[in-house]
Amino acid sequence: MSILEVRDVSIIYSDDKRVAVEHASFKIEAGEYACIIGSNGSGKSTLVKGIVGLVPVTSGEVIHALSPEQYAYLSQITEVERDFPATVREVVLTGMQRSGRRFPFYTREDRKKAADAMETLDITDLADYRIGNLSGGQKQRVLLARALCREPKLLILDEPCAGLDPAITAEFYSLIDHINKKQGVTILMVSHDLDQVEQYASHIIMMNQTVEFDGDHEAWCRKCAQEGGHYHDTVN
Ligand SMILES: Nc1ncnc2c1ncn2[C@@H]1O[C@H](COP(=O)(O)OP(=O)(O)OP(=O)(O)O)[C@@H](O)[C@H]1O
Repeated sequence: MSILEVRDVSIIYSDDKRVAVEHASFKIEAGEYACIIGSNGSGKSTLVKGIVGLVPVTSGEVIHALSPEQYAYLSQITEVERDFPATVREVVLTGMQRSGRRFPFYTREDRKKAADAMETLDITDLADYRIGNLSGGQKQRVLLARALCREPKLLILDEPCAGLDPAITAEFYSLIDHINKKQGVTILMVSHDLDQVEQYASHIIMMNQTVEFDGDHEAWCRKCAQEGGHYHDTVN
C-alpha cells in the first residue's frame, strides 16, 4: 500500500482565485526518496502545504496511510531572530512535544531521542549555542534534528537548502540520503537543485501546475535524453 496518495488534487487560493495546483495525482511508496521539481510558481510548495494540511485542498483527496505523528514537515529556512533565546538542545527537544502534554515535561527517553537526533545530524557540539547565532546550514540541521527526533516514517521537506551555498547543499542532500537508506525514512522533498535530485532521487515528480512527469530515476533520465536536457533549463 502507498504511504501517501495525492488523488486529483486542485488547490485554488481563495483571495485571488489563483489556481496553484490543478488535478495533480501521484503516489509515494514506503522507502522512496521522492523529489518534486518544477519552475518558480509551478505549485510545488502549495501542493506540499496541501499534503500537510497547511492550505486547504479545493478538490480531490490527499490520502495518508500514516497518522500525523508519523510524518514530519520541514519548511524553507525561516529567519530566526539573532537574539532568540532558545538553545539548540531546547529547539530539538520541542520536536518531542505531544498534544495533551505540557512543555517542558520531557521524559528521559525524550532527551535520549533528542540527543540521538543531534548526534545523527552532527550538531552535538552546538547543543548549548543559541539557535539565532547559527549559520543557515547549521540552523537547517537543527530543524531537521527536531523533525527527526520523533522518528517519523515520512519526512516532507520544502526546499530545505534554499539560500545555502553549494557545498552545504551537497552535504545536506547526502545527509537526507543517509536518513533514507540507513534509517528507512521515506522522503518527499521539493527541490530546485536538479543535480542533487538526479544524484539521489528514486522517484521524480515534475510540477507545472499539474503533474507533468511522474516516474522513477531511469524514466527521468530517458526523458531528459530525449528532450536534450531541456528540463535543466526549466527547473533551475
Ligand atoms: N498565499 C498565497 N495566496 C495566493 N496565491 C499564492 C499564495 N502562495 C502562492 N501563491 C501562488 O500560487 C502559485 C504557486 O505558488 P507556489 O509557491 O506553490 O509555487 P512553487 O512552485 O513552490 O514556486 P517557487 O519554486 O518559486 O517556490 C503562484 O502563482 C503563486 O503566486
